[in-house]
Amino acid sequence: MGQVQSRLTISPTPTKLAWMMHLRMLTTMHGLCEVRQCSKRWKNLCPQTKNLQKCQMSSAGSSEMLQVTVDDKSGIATMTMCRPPVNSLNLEFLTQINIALEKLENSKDCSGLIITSKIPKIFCAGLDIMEMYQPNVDRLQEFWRTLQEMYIRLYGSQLITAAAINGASPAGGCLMAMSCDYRVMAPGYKIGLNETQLGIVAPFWFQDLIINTMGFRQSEMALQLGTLFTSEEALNLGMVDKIVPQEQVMETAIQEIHKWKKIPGFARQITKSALRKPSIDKLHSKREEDIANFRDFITKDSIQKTLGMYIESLKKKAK
Ligand SMILES: CCCCC/C=C\CCC/C=C/CC(=O)SCCNC(=O)CCNC(=O)[C@H](O)C(C)(C)COP(=O)(O)OP(=O)(O)OC[C@H]1O[C@@H](n2cnc3c(N)ncnc32)[C@H](O)[C@@H]1OP(=O)(O)O
Repeated sequence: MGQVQSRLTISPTPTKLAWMMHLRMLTTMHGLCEVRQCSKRWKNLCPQTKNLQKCQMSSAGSSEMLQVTVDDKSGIATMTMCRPPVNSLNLEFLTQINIALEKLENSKDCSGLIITSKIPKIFCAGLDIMEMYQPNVDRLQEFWRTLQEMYIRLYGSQLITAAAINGASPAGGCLMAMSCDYRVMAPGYKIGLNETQLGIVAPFWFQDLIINTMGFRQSEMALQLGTLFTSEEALNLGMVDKIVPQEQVMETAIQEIHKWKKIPGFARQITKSALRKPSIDKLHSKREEDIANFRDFITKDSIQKTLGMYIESLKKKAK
């Protein structure tokens, strides 16, 4: 019974059409022809392999930024981020993640998803700051739309989702982790929404997500102070659900998904959807306004100056 998963498939609605057009436009704008080819290759490959299905999606010039495997016995997919140096989320990387999420969501063989990182000590450094510094405005808007898409897909996923947080997870990395159903983290790393520390503002849907995860009072303090929590603090606040030694993070995520799989899928999915739909609907209804706010905010001279100084501080630290 636990294995019967009714999944909402993406039907050819105007939203899906818009998404396909969006992807097509991106491939044209940014030379992502390989993403398209690889997503085709994914479709062709998976039914042919026997046990472990492996899919590697790469964009022009950078191979294996995202590795997706589906264990065909358990139906658990693993999405492993590998975009050196710190898995920062740029437009192309986000697009690959969205394509993979769509494919997994539509795959009848997949019931669970684990997101993790191949880069030692880093889960995900959040948004690629270079996307926001001295930007091309069209690309900046596409970038934000693609991030919104990732959140909508991941937070709204019918799959059982777990973040295996095996490294630092600030800002957008924390967003990604909190969009999952379950978070297991290794000790000794930092996680949180630190936007204010950079002089920028976490938008309303980041705020809603952290409030949904750990309650209003702790979230308002965390958001205003831009606190990056240690793994242990995050556990105490309910931002993460479990801490285990680094080498057990993946196995723990797998075990947790097995536990969730014992619950009748349809009941679990309807419950998840009822709980998360209001936040997702809110973003849907304010999507264009949110993109315009982001664009207007980021392109302010004062914000550009602050971002420039932040980039310099990161570079100095790296030396
Ligand atoms: C009023 C209406 C408002 C409407 C909305 C408007 C608002 C905007 C909201 C925008 C939301 C943004 C969310 C984000 O995700 S912003 C990004 C935040 N991320 C961070 O602050 C992380 C910064 N990075 C770090 O803290 C560390 O790098 C680390 C991840 C902890 C890893 O540390 P370490 O291993 O020591 O590595 P280095 O620090 O030496 O970095 C190596 C290398 O990587 C570059 N880098 C790091 N982070 C990023 C990044 N996020 N983007 C791009 N590049 C990054 C770093 O500069 C080094 O590069 P070099 O080797 O070339 O110097």
